[in-house]
Amino acid sequence: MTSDSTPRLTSSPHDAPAWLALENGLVVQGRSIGADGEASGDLVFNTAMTGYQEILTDPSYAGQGVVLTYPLIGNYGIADEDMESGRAWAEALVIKELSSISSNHRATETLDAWLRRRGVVAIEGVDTRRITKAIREEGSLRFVISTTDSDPASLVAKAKAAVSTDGRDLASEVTCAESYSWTSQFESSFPSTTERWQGERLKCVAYDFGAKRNILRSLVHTGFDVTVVPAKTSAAEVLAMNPDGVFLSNGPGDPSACTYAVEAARELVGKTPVFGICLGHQILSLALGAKTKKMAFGHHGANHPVRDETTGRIEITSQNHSYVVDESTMPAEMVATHWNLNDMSLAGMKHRDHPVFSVQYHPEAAPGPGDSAHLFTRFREMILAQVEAQ
Ligand SMILES: NC(=O)CC[C@H](N)C(=O)O
Repeated sequence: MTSDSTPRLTSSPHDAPAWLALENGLVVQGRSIGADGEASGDLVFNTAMTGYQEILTDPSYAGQGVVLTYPLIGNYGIADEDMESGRAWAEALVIKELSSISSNHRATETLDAWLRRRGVVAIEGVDTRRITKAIREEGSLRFVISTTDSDPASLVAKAKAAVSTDGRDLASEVTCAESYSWTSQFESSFPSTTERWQGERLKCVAYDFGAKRNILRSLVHTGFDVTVVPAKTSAAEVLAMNPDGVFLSNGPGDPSACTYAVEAARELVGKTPVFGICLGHQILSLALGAKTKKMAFGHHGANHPVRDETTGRIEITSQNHSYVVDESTMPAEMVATHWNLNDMSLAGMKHRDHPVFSVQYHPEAAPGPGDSAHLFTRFREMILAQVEAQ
């Protein structure tokens, strides 16, 4: 609902054409709503109804363009506090319709102005259902979007030549240059589903493979003093910092290509409590001896049901991954703790003997529901239980 005092930002008219081509030969024309130029990579669809800014700024989308299945996008604009990193990481955006107005007291800019300022190539006015169906039926497809090339044969050739994320270590490209301490809690005016921790604080070293800010905020909110370290920091360096626990973040690209991180995780297990999210979960699983594989079209959305086998509870979760741990390759010391109820793929695991657990989805949400926010508390309690047992 808007009142006269609710600011309204208006998008500029979009008359310039843009073209989208997929490697399967589909070419569609729409209107450019972002930067001029060309962008390419793997195209994934995200089914979340809100959260376009968090999606575009999530470093896990490096190497991927995003089709949003929700048909009207941009209606609440862009707000500084909704950034999940310092910049846009998704290669491109594909939507059905850009809202001509942004109506939101928190907004500082319209989506299209922000896309242009951030250099993101984006297209509206295309049949996103048709594109999503193509990805669902044929699996992940490489794409190109161009504001300069209208020749179908040339566009399809560019889509076929696009670089997919397979075999690519992108975590080392998106990580921070140096370590730093992260101190902010939730900036958003929306309340958290968990209480802010008031007692004694624990020390957490967080590996940045492309960490989303809401994960770091969630750790601080749950009572951790957080030091973020670059992706290639060795386990020895991390252990020398004497943390109470280590966190492995989400991130882009193919987990099996992050060999340095798998090596570090292998050395950390058994020496310190470890919690991993998404890419962090995949890296931890690889370190324990399991294998990862590419999914047909992945999980990118904000309403995936997951069953937590340790509690029997079902949570609605936020997800964003194209690779998954192959449960048939899990060694005996890896215990499956969570399943995605849409396709019964592995959604979480713990170590049989050591204080180590991880989830394939996003308890920090942003976007998405807060059902799983308690997992940060589980990390805290796992550390304290281990201290007591010693
Ligand atoms: N959000 C993430 O951490 C994604 C992990 C990995 N890049 C994948 O696509 O599966």
